Amino acid sequence: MLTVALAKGRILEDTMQRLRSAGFSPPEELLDTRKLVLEDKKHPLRYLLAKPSDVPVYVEHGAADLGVVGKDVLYESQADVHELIDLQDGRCRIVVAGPSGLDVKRVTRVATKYPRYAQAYFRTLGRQIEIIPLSGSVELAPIIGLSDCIVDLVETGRTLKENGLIELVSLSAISTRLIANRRSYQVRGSEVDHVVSRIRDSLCEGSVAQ
Ligand SMILES: Nc1ncnc2c1ncn2[C@@H]1O[C@H](COP(=O)(O)OP(=O)(O)OP(=O)(O)O)[C@@H](O)[C@H]1O
Ligand SMILES: O=P(O)(O)OC[C@H]1O[C@H](OP(=O)(O)OP(=O)(O)O)[C@H](O)[C@@H]1O
Repeated sequence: MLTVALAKGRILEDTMQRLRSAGFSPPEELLDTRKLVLEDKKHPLRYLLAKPSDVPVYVEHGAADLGVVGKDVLYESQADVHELIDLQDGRCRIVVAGPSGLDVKRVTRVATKYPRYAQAYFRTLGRQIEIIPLSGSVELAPIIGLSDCIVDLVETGRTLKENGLIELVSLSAISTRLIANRRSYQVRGSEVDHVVSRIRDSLCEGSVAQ
């Protein structure tokens, strides 16, 4: 049996739909349960329900063979795992945002839960920045003067708009990824390939149908 770590929260429903389209049968219960380990109804798969930021940890350490998580979380984690497929769900983008008219070349303090993305971008400008680490409601920081700007996810743009901020630079497109433990990928290659090829096929069928 393969173990798959799924990220609880916002992307879980799309992930379940993706698994169903690929022919797997994750229990409906996943969306509304306090259980953390559930079995697929028809296939030799076991699902772990983890916090998004913990999914790469479970997979890197081999507690899960596979995982589904946003590219944002994966990049920040720097986990040593195989990134296998872009599942194309949970689409949004990571941006630098701040008050209109802010010159990003003069920024010194950046509030974010994405320090790695932030440092990488400001390094390209040759700027050394101070990261103000926050874990949510990041838009608050520039409004109250805690930071000059933020690096955060934007989907509809509503949160920025309602807080009087604008997108200044788009850094990267974000979507969910299927990842694999490096050892499982080698030792349990045929089981992993079976899951991967079913998902790949369903993604191709989906794009043909569109
Ligand atoms: N508009 C969005 N805002 C935030 N995340 C989004 C958005 N659209 C898609 N995502 C994806 O959903 C993931 C976040 O899910 P969710 O909001 O449930 O977790 P979280 O609140 O960041 O984590 P935790 O529950 O551990 O605090 C992101 O990692 C990203 O890949
Ligand atoms: O462009 P939008 O559609 O408005 O979405 C973007 C917002 O959604 C996320 O926050 P979330 O709802 O996860 O809450 P959080 O601030 O507590 O992380 C993200 O951090 C932005 O604040």
